[in-house]
Amino acid sequence: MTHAEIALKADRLTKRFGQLTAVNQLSLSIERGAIYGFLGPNGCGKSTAIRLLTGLLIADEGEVTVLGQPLAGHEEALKSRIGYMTQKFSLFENLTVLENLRFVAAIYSVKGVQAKKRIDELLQLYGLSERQQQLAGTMSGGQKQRLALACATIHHPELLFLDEPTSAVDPENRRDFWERLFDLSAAGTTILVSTHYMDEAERCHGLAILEHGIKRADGAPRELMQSMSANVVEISGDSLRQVKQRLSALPDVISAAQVGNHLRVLVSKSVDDAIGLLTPFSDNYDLALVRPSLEDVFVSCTGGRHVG
Ligand SMILES: Nc1ncnc2c1ncn2[C@@H]1O[C@H](COP(=O)(O)OP(=O)(O)OP(=O)(O)O)[C@@H](O)[C@H]1O
Repeated sequence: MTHAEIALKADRLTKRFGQLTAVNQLSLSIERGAIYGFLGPNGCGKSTAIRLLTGLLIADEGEVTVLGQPLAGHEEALKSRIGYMTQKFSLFENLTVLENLRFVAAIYSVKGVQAKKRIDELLQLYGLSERQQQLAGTMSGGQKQRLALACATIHHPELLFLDEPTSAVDPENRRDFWERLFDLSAAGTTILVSTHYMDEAERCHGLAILEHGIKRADGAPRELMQSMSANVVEISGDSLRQVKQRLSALPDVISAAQVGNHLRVLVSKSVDDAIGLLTPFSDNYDLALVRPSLEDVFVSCTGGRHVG
């Protein structure tokens, strides 16, 4: 069996800002060509972790290996092999589409005929050929996002970092964007993407759930769902708000949240019979054990602290 090539590795990476530890002993390993996600709420350290992994920020502790080379001391050399799309659109709004692409090409020393060829290719690939002369600032969210991706990949990076790339686009454009990410992944590009959307995280090959800078779980979304430390019980009936209050007070209930006409209750796996535990507090209701979702995994990893 051949070992998969590791494109990005971090070992106990730590970054402090004064009293705050924004990234705390983060270790991870991402195979070449994989799409790996950072899932977590605002402020959990996703952007800081990405900055550490790109070499834009220096870690207080820990090591990063990028494309087989230690990052420390090789930041400049590795720059040409890495692409980075920041949280806000990394575009000049008062430049045209073409000017934005030419500018980024120049930064990455893609020159002359090669630059023209690459820009034409990207304009075509991302459906922007008709808009080359349009000011970037006047385009829709989805178009801006496609241009930002074109800019981030102009130099054919082997490793691409995307920090919450779809926070400003609608579901249809998000879907289209992810299809493009899978095209890049199929061509061998390794992608690290941060998100706070569950559906987006579920598309990743691998995933780290972050909270307060700490990695709470790591694995393929399906594995995480299978190995979750809680059972999920769905309760249906009337007056669910009162039931929710009663159940939330039980020590073995990690969380209870209403989803439409159901209450979704996470019960610690240390309880053998989750339905038996809940039944006395939810008389005349229908209770059923259901399959966990990624959101359930997230809630169980973070102790239900991020849901109302
Ligand atoms: N340069 C800095 N100086 C001080 N504190 C910082 C700095 N950068 C980030 N932080 C703090 O570190 C924590 C993690 O921030 P970070 O931006 O990495 O989180 P995030 O998960 O990317 O959140 P968001 O999705 O809101 O950007 C936050 O509490 C933030 O205020």
